Amino acid sequence: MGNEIVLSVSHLSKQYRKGVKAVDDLSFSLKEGEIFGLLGPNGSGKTTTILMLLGLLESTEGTVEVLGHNPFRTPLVVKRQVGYMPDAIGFYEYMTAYENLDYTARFLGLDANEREKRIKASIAKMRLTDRMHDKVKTYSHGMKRRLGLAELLVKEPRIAILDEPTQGLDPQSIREFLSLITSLRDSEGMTFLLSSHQLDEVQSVCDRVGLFSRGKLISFGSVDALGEEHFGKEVLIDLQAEGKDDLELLLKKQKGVIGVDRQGDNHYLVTASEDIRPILAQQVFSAGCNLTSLEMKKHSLNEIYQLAYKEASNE
Ligand SMILES: Nc1ncnc2c1ncn2[C@@H]1O[C@H](COP(=O)(O)OP(=O)(O)OP(=O)(O)O)[C@@H](O)[C@H]1O
Repeated sequence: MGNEIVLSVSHLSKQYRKGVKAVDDLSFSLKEGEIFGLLGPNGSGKTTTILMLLGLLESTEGTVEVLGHNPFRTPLVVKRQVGYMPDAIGFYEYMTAYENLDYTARFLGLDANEREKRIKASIAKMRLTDRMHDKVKTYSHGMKRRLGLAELLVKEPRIAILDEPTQGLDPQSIREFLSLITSLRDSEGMTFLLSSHQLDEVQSVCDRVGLFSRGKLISFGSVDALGEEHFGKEVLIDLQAEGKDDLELLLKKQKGVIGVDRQGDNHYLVTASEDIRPILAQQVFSAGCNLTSLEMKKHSLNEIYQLAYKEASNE
């Protein structure tokens, strides 16, 4: 992740005519080459925020700056460098994938050679080369999402904004899609903003996340930092060891152990003040037991969200 700020919003708000305050005093910024997750439940204001970032919707208050420009005042300058994949992607189903992308590429004013070069490269990056001359109606949902990303890549943007990109995908396709995003960030240095309500699925690729609730950002930072902010430095250690029935008592006596929950035969969940796995391993060996598993468990983003939401509601 670089240090250059490529996108920033300051005190951004949007009140729709019907009185709904969809976005309320939002401030954050993105660094070049980072993958940022704008995460929250349906209706929390993610799409409204994205539309303002793209200059497609005017804010009621606050400012947006994308690559040094105001997207509402100079939409074309911003549009040229920012790729957008909406949650409902529309392709011409009876045209091939290649024809669909060529149709889009013509709007960029590229000559035929450049169009062909960019389309083939984008399709290859999304691993669709062997299907590029098939009609889109024969594509699976996951392939259409990848084609959506290929369409965005034809533009060679510096920033990509993806609204609910993993919506409707099975777990395997989610993992594949997210790994494509990570590889694009690594190879092209692109900056990504992903919106999603699938917190735990998307968190794995995000450098930082913003947790959204009713138009407000209730927490912002890396997942590890948010875990620490809301749960403190406590860690959970999953330990499995065979050979002794009263291992629980022994573990409880260890310095740094806050609590031990027995999960089943030979299986314990240890809450500790810090990562004391080497000490626990030593203790298990000294007791003559056979250690079969020793893993640090992190608080999931869903758990973090629930706690952040409670804390924000109590404020
Ligand atoms: N054009 C509109 N006119 C009036 N209210 C709107 C409009 N668009 C969105 N809203 C309201 O603004 C709030 C935020 O909606 P938004 O679509 O931004 O949320 P979201 O987090 O993207 O949700 P989803 O994931 O369901 O799309 C909701 O209460 C919604 O009903």
